[in-house]
Amino acid sequence: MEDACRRAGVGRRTGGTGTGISGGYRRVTVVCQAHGVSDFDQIPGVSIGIHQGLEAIIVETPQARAAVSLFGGHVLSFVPTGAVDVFWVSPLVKAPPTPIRGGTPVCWPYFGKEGQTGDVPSHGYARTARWTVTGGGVLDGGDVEVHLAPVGLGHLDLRLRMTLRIGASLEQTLSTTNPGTRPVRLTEALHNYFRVSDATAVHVDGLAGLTYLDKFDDMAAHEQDCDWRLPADPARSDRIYPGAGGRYLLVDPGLGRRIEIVTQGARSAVVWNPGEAVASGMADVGLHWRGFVCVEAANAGPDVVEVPGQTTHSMSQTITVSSLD
Ligand SMILES: O=P(O)(O)OC[C@H]1O[C@H](O)[C@H](O)[C@@H](O)[C@@H]1O
Repeated sequence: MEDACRRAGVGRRTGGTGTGISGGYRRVTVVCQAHGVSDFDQIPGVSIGIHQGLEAIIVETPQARAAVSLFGGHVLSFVPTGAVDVFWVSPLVKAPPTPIRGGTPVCWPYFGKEGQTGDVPSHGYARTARWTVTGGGVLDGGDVEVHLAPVGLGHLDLRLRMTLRIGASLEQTLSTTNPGTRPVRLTEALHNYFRVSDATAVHVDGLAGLTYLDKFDDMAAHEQDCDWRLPADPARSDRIYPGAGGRYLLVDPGLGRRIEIVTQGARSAVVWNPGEAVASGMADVGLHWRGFVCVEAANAGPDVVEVPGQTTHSMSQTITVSSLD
């Protein structure tokens, strides 16, 4: 069974794909200033600190601790009490304005460069924007909610807000508002880098039976016959699963835990690990590629979202850790 699934993880090619993705974003220079500081320290349990060398707001609740960088509105860390960090941040992470390699990059208002022309940044503008805390507070039961928004993206025709709820679970919601009158199309992702014992020794439930588009095979469509596992040779994965079910379990026997990802408003899942050869060419991954698997909540590939004028579209994920014991 193990061998069958591992073989199936390589995938059966089922045909080509046409990904009619939104385009038309202009090249924009986003000025990445130092971290903006608002009055977030008025929220009980929220302070400023450092996580893995990166300036961050630190959120402490009775059930968890989290770190969020205001460069990118980027969750860096989520540690339920007594647990190992859910997220991986590269030991080779670069300073801003290089996008942070790890945690949860916010990919918005497009994923990758799908459909984009010209010299635009990979994964859009939000992950290299400066963000500010716009509100928040302590909820009944002690969870802390933090509201954030990017600064300096007013030239785009969509507006973004993010809500984080930190407690036993991490809830993260991206809300995209179209303030205009004409529909606007977007793709997006919460690009989670989950910390794992070894990317070659974990699996992801919740994807079997789906078709995926393989970026390592010119976006050809393949069938995912069994749970996702990193293929044996070459050991790498860059897959978009359109029309995915919205509940995925990253099972890690080495760390003795499963990470549950439940999504809403996210029609796609993406599973990425570059593997050894590609990682060797990435200055901020290198030899550390085994330490993470990205399981991403997304609207990507053909799952383009059209936001009518004067409406708001939301995409959210809830991440919960449990022991395999
Ligand atoms: O290097 P980045 O721009 O951060 O992108 C890292 C990765 O993100 C996603 O998972 C994409 O599917 C990959 O194709 C891409 O390589």
